[in-house]
Amino acid sequence: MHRLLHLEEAMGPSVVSTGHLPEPDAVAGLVQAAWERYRPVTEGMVADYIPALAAASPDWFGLCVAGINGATHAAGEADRPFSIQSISKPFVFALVCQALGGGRARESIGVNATGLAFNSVMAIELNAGHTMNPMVNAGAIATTSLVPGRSHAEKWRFLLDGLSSFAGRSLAMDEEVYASEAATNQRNQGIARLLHGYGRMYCDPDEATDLYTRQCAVSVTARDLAVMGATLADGGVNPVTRERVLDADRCRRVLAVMATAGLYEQSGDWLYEIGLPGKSGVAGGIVTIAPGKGGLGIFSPPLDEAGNSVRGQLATRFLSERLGLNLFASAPEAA
Ligand SMILES: NC(=O)CC[C@H](N)C(=O)O
Repeated sequence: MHRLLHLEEAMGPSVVSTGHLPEPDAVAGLVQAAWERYRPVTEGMVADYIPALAAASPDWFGLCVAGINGATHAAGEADRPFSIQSISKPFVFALVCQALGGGRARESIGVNATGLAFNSVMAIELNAGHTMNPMVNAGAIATTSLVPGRSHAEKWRFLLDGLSSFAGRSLAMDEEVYASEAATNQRNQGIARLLHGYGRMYCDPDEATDLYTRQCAVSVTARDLAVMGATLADGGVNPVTRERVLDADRCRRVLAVMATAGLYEQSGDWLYEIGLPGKSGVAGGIVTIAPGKGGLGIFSPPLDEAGNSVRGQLATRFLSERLGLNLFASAPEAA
């Protein structure tokens, strides 16, 4: 958890959750206020272990809230594209659950928190060769290895079409980010081969790593993330296109695994501060879901030591509190 979240304690009163988002003008005003409040933050480092990501400006900052009625409220650079990275994980897990059934996905992958870093090899060894959670690399690559299709091209089409359905528009892969990560992802190749050795890879390990690297290089904006999040907030129906992307009973399972490990080893702190399922990526995106209300997408490249966007965490907490989104907050009925 970024230390600024500990420092910035008193932010004014938290609003207690009601059944819906506040009025549109209030949401728009708070989105703008979050952007202004956290734009001056200079903490965090832009990721550089994927060489193409190092070119990002630390100043980029955009955010967007999408309601389950499809209305969006944005501030800053909400339409600047960046690679989705690990935020693809919950959505691909969702697509695989939809295709194969949640039971099969759970047996093959696992749904418990790892408590370990996103690229941990130890997590595999500590769990008798079993992956723990689809939100960290081992479980995510195993999830991608379950994608249906007779060829690499068919599997890639399944992934790209599925992610596009969540966003409500045709997404494309950033070729530069893909090439850059494909040339430097020996660690993920190692994870896939280790899992293969344990009988926990469900297609060729190199093919799974390649598909996973491609899904991570899909280009999105903060506005896309908000709509993708709102689809999960809306029981699996995209609020803009009205397409059902995911069955409601699978949707709630996806949100559960996001809550357990969406911010890697900081997921407990995240839940404690923000009280909502969320998922971060190393390009600086974070998607957060307020079930029955909407989705929040943020983009700001500087990351803390766990690889989570610093401004993203601060702005999400601000909006969770001011919009009354925390799932654990309730006011006593009998006062
Ligand atoms: N945390 C992330 O966003 C990591 C995604 C990145 N593609 C990787 O596998 O290393």
